[in-house]
Amino acid sequence: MALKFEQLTKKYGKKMVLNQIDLTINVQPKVVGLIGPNGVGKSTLLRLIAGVLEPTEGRITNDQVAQDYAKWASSHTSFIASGERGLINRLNTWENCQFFASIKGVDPKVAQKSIAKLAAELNFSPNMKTIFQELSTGQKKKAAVLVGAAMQTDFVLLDEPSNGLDISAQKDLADFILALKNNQHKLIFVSSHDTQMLSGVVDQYLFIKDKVIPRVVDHHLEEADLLAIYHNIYS
Ligand SMILES: Nc1ncnc2c1ncn2[C@@H]1O[C@H](COP(=O)(O)OP(=O)(O)OP(=O)(O)O)[C@@H](O)[C@H]1O
Repeated sequence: MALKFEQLTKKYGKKMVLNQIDLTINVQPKVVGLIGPNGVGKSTLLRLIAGVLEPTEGRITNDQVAQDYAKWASSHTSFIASGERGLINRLNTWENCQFFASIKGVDPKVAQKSIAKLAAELNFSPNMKTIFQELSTGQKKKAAVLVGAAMQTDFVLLDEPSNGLDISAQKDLADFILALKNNQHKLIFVSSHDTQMLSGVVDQYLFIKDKVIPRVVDHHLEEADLLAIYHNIYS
């Protein structure tokens, strides 16, 4: 399957954020990183892919849907906002996973099995019964990724998943995201400023600048190479 942006344009009122982007992304297990300074449109692009926002002009398509992508995306993508805003504080991770899986229409028995498997694969089982608000910041980030995976969607969209983590927690989260790709075979989109985390997980980089994507890098980058490209594009 391929995900296609065709003349993809997003304005908020009169403010143009993304302008006539044409791009094809192969749908396979990989991590796609959305890169760029504050306000360049990374979250906006994630929200368009999640179907939470509709394009102002142009469209997103894939091999399964040419019309009404947003409707398709509502059941085939999971969007995890920065700061885990969407998760429910008074529920534990197990319950959060079940709740969000049910929203996506996953059969409760199937969800139960797959959540247990996911938690084990990601070494998170001991934390599954802890109330979300009592988890550490790093554990909350992992729980959020786990909830994204529990929804069993084609794409998992993570908006700034490592915001506020210390270096060892960043590395842990990166391993967690890699395990999700390798064990669950997911296409994962990550928007982030965290070059260390990005260089540890990303297979394809989309650099956003001046409302378009002027550069795509289709392979892993060491952090120093990522920083060099970043400065070259944005300085
Ligand atoms: N709902 C909205 N209404 C109006 N303007 C918006 C809205 N959401 C985002 N914007 C504006 O659109 C632009 C792109 O925002 P977006 O959040 O997509 O950028 P970003 O690259 O994710 O930024 P950051 O790295 O700071 O998270 C910004 O100028 C922002 O102020």
